Amino acid sequence: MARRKIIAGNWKMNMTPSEAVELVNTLKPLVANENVDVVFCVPAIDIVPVVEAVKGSNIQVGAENMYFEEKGAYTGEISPNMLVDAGVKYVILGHSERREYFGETNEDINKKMHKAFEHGLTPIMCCGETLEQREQGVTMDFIRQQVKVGFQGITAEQAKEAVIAYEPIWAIGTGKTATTEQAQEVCKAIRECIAEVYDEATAEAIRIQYGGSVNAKTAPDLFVQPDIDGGLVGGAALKPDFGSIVNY
Ligand SMILES: O=C(CO)COP(=O)(O)O
Repeated sequence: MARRKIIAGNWKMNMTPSEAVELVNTLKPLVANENVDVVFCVPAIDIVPVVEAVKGSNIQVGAENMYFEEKGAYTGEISPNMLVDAGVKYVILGHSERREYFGETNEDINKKMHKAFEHGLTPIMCCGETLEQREQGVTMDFIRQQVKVGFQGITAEQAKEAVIAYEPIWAIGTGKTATTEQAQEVCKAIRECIAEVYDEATAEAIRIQYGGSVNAKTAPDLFVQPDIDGGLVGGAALKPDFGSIVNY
């Protein structure tokens, strides 16, 4: 069975609550494509108004992060249960910016993966190499480690529902999209890694996105690659361009 494409925006630390509602209202008619899953991953403070603003549309709401504890003395953190109660369906885990600026490790991300599934949230787990790693030829070693540790203890049934976003760090926010060949090559290798860890059926089911300077021009070629099941879009998700990307 063909995998359904999933095209998600990662708003990062952009949009105040009122700006967020305005943006949703602008994008809503532009992203009305029933043939793909459309997800807006928004800052925590925007979740409640965005869930309200997308009502009646095809847009689903995601968070950009969450903590792996249920509740308690973790000042500033957001629990899985809070996200679910607010109407969130997806959660980005282990974005390279969280790894780099907030010290998130593969082990932290694995704990979050377990919590996401426990609460019925679909994780979008990010992985990807630095330019230095690519030049040293260790891209796949690094990504395999991120995927293997990230999925430790996750069942095949759960993994089938997961989303992996391949985001080469050198392509994020740089305007330098990976070539379709580069993106396809790594997404294929990630699928092979899932087949090794689980089985062919799980590898066939799991959805793998590409992220890193996706725009209306680069999206069509990327999204038709056999192992690329959509995109995780940063900057272009904040503009009407996102409509063209969703309707690639
Ligand atoms: O990090 C990204 C999405 O998570 C990609 O960001 P850009 O699309 O702005 O490069």
